Amino acid sequence: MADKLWIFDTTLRDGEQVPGCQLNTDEKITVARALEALGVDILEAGFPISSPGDFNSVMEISKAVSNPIICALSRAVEKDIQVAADSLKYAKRGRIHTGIGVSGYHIQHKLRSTPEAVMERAVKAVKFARNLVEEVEFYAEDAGRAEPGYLVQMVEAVIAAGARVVNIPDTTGYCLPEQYGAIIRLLKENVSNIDRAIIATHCHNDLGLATANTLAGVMNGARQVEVTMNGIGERAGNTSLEEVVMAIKSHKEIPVATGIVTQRIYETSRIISKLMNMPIQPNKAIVGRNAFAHSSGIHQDGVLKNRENYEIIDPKEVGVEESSIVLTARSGRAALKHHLSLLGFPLEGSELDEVYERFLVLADSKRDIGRKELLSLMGEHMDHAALVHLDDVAYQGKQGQGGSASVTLSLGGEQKSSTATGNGPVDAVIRSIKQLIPHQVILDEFLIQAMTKGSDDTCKVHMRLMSQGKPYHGFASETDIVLASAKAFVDALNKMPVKQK
Ligand SMILES: CC(=O)SCCNC(=O)CCNC(=O)[C@H](O)C(C)(C)COP(=O)(O)OP(=O)(O)OC[C@H]1O[C@@H](n2cnc3c(N)ncnc32)[C@H](O)[C@@H]1OP(=O)(O)O
Ligand SMILES: CC(C)C(=O)C(=O)O
Repeated sequence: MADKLWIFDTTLRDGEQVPGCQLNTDEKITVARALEALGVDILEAGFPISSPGDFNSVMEISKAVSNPIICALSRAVEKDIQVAADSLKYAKRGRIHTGIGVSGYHIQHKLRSTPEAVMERAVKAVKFARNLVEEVEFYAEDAGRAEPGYLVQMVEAVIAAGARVVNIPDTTGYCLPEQYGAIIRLLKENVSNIDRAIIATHCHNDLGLATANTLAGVMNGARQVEVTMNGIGERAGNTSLEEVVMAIKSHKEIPVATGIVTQRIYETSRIISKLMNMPIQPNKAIVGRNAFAHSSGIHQDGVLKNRENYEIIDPKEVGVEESSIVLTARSGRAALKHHLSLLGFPLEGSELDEVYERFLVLADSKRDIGRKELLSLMGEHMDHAALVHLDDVAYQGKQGQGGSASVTLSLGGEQKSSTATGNGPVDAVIRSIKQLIPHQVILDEFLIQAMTKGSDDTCKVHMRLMSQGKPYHGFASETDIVLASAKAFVDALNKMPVKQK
């Protein structure tokens, strides 16, 4: 039977260290509840000594969630450890995570100490923590660059002092997978009391190797992995939860199993991205917008014949409704035929060839081909009346007073106008458009990116609208953010079947 792999989530601690990602207590509770529903085993809720707000968050999270172990971080400093213990007083099961730097760099240049004195501090800290809580985890900071013999002695000493989990961080993201795996193997083979503790991985992504290193650690005997949702964390980030969990699920030869409810991955990822104002790169493994999108002809043909030709994960397993076939100038007949048949045009043979030729000319001049473009390609079958056309947009906003907007759309062959107010001009424009649409659509994801850095820059807007449980993506680029937002919304509407608009 597979061993249990303990999933230690540090989104609310290491993840929250990212500039701009700081959350208030209510937001942290929302994230903690989402992580509990996802099935994480240990939830690192914060670093309580760092501020009164963080102390309060750890305490409130301890009250709000009951399934995961709640963990509080501290330095190897008695005051930190005492405050961490105090913050955990409402936790059903609390854990103190204390530790100290163990590499030559940290001992000499950060702590300005000696290996012997650092070992003494580590042991003292673990003993102090064990007097306050049952469960103590020790982190050997910068273990990835530590002298191996010293690391073995340190791990043995902290286990003897009462640590039940020993975390071996590659704090600087320096190790190669073979090197990190060898460190874990070294500890498993040389620490005399290792059976009394669980070894944990905590890898950073400075060389893009965090997931590979974590898996190497697991293959060599680690049974707890420290991860964050979407891989967020200090500098280049931490190991991403979704990558490790899905790698383990996809590779039965890794002899461990997790308790993660993988179907909740996508939703949890979105909740965290939204609350932390941290966009997910489109090509991010598992949770990126393009993780299940196929845009080139050979791949599209393969996926349409059998999804598994180009997908190793069923998108439903991570909570994504279905893969998407995106029409571009690199698409072939199979993808075009698929989209046309969804629109009610079952073309074959020379008829399909003829439309495909015209499609390629259009696709060379346009990055993304949607329903509107396909209908216009179909010429006499064109259903102009079914399309939404943005005829006019006017808006204004004043600091502290939100915004107002008027929008005129042509919809079903008829021109309609609407005005609305919102918390800013973009919100007001979207509200105006929604008032003109007979069916309910939910704006589920909204990303604005500037291409370079100037105030005269073109911005690119991506929106994901949900209608009857299905996602529709809209894109637009403009120098005017409000106009780009309106156009992206309309672009997504035009990708929906007629009855849903
Ligand atoms: C690898 C990680 O630790 S990841 C966690 C990183 N997260 C954070 O740092 C966020 C929370 N941190 C904080 O709020 C503050 O840094 C505090 C409250 C911990 C300390 O604040 P200050 O007392 O002002 O110290 P400051 O941050 O300037 O410097 C850190 C001090 O801790 C020491 N230190 C660093 N790590 C450890 C450790 N694990 N154990 C003991 N001492 C440590 C440093 O050597 C330095 O000591 P010095 O002032 O004697 O040189
Ligand atoms: C506190 C420890 C676990 C850490 O974040 C690191 O070493 O990167």
